[in-house]
Order: sequence, then structure tokens, then C-alpha cells
Amino acid sequence: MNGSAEQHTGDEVWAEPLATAVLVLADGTVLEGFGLGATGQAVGEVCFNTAMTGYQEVLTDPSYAGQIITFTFPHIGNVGTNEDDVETISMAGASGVRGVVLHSAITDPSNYRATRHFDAWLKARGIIAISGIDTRALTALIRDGGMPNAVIAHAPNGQFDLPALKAEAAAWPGLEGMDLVPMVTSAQRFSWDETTWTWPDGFGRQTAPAHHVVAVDYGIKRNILRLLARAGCQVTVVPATTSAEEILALQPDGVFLSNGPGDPAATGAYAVPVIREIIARGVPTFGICLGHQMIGLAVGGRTVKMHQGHHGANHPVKDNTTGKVEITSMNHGFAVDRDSLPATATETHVSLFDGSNAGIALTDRPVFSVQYHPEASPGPQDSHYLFDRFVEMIANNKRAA
Ligand SMILES: NC(=O)CC[C@H](N)C(=O)O
Repeated sequence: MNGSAEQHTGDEVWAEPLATAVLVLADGTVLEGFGLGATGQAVGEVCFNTAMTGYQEVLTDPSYAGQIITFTFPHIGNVGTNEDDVETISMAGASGVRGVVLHSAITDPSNYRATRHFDAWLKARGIIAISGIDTRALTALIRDGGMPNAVIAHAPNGQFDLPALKAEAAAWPGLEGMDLVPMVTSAQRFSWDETTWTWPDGFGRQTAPAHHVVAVDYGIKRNILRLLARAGCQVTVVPATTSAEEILALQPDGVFLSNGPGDPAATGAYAVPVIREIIARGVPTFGICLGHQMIGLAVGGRTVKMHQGHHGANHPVKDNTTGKVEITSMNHGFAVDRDSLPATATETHVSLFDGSNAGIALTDRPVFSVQYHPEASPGPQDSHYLFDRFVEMIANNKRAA
């Protein structure tokens, strides 16, 4: 086959495309790629996320503060971005995500809901990204060695001070012991009545709430608030440092403890005494992710840093009370150590990936919590039932009073 194919002598000099971004790991490994989003540099812990969709929700989830996310799915950004899929409370609010690592270049947006190209969206939110990375190899490295600390840097002129970037990545202390909640919690109290999205009407409103729930915001996501409203609650969101007295003065029928970033043990320094008091008063309490971990701490348990954590939308979790396995959305790098739990805490859920704890319920108080983000679980058996269970717990408690 000669045809019109170009003839190569083998002596040509091929121009290397200019690397405009780097990911520098704490061990000195340098991965070169193409810069996207904001320019500059940021330091964080690299975790991999296995979700195939929902990148916009992932990147606006405040639980990811302090982390650089590498997506295992190669095509990220291809459906664009919109105004409806933001999870931070403030629409323009920073989630604290430090960077994004992509395999493929971003294509033009293909979804009818898209209002903005993903690259422009990243830039507007100040998030640094790099593409052209062998994300499969990076994921394998994380599976072998755990989640590394790293610096992500984007410079359009391709100039990087690699020794300085290596030193910065190596010097970063890591997420253990870090309280990042002050970065993402709401500054003031507000109420919430928006419910979940349905076609063709969009988001609804809760106009006839049956119960009043106080949600403590450690980095809460909009869709969790929508699910509380949908289940029949009037929701008052309060900042993370709100005292037990202030919460109780709002006369809640139930208290919700949100997801959030960082080390639960560090945040627990001020949050756990409040949670302990709420639980002791017998107020029905439901926690998700960071909220779950801090309920574990409040009853005397311990939390541990995980090797690679769970980040994605395909995590199997077994409900020990029914034997059913749910495919859940997870995002955590710490876990409750089941062996540290008191006899009054029953392990209700367990991860089928690594056997780590994924849920507890107290036997002597109306309290339960889960390690997963239920709103993304698909199908008719979706996890809205957790919010229905919370509301049922509240109703039972009212009847008993
Ligand atoms: N999703 C969350 O709330 C995360 C909880 C905690 N920051 C962790 O990494 O385990």
C-alpha cells in the first residue's frame, strides 16, 4: 500500500507539544499535560473518582475541599455545565476542590441543558485542571500506594519551577488532622424549602411541611436539602459552629448532620460535643458522611484514614438489616472503625468493596447515619427511603412524646 501516504525517512524532528500543566506528586513524580481552567498552582490530596457522569456535582461538592480529583472516566466535560447541577449553597461558592486531572481533552458541550463550556466553567470557578494524563496509570498508583499529596500547576508559557513544586507537595501536611469545614460552612442561618427536580417543571417547593428539621452545615449539598424538603420537612440550615443550646432553641423535630470535608476527628473538636448533647436530649438525628463519622465519634468511637477511600457513583453497600445491596454514591477518605463502636451502636451498613463501615444506628436513641451520599442512587428503590425513614423516626418520636 504505497498510495499517497507520506514517505518518512526517520530523520524528521518532531516538535513535542508544550506541556502547559504539571501534576507533581510528593514523592517527586512529575506528570506533564495540558492546562485547562484557572492558571496558577494548588496543593492537595489526589483521589480518584469512578463516576461516569455528574462531574459538575462532584466538583461543587464541598466534601472534596483540599483534594485534587482524577476522574477514571476518560471523557469529562463533554456534556458541558449548567446552572442547575451546582451543589454548593451559594451558586458561585467555592467547593474547595483544589484541582482536576483528566485523560482526554474537553469536547464541545453536547447536552441541551448546557449553558457553558466546561473549560470556561472551571476558569470561572478558579479550579486548575490538567488533561492528557494517563489517568489509568495514576489510579493504579493510588491503589498501590494510597492517596498522594501533590501540587497541580497550570502555566500557559510552560515554565515550571519543578524543584519548588516538589518541595511544596512534600511539605504539605495532608488531610489528616485538618478541619476544612470553616472554608465551606454557611456564615449565617437560613431556611430551605426547595424540593427535587422533576421534568418538565424543574425544582418544586415544600408548601406543607409536617416537621421542622435543623440541618447543621459542615459543607452541605443542595440536593440533600432538597431531599429533606421533599420528605416533608421545613429545613433551617445553621452554621457548623452553632451550639446545642442555639439548635435546641429552634425547637427542631429532628436534626440533620451534613457531609463535609477534612478529618472528622479534627472537625469533631467542636462539633462532637454539640452532637453528643443533641443525641442525649433524644432529638431524632440523621447523619450523612462527615455527619455519620462524627456521630460515630460522639458515641465514643474512632475514625481512621483510609488507604484509597471511596469516591464514585458505583459503590456497593450492603444493608445488614435487610440483606439488600445498594449501588451508592460515595465520597470519603476516612471511615468509622467498627471495632471502636459501643454496644449501643449497631452496624447497619457495610461497604462490599473493602468491608469498611457504611452505616450505624443507635439502639437506645432515635439516631442513624450512613457513609454514602444517597441522592445519586438510581432506580425505583432509590435512597429517598433514608429520608422517609428519618421522617418516620421523627413522627414516631412525636407520637411517643
Ligand atoms: N463526603 C463526606 O462528607 C466526606 C467526609 C470526610 N471528609 C471524609 O473524607 O471521609
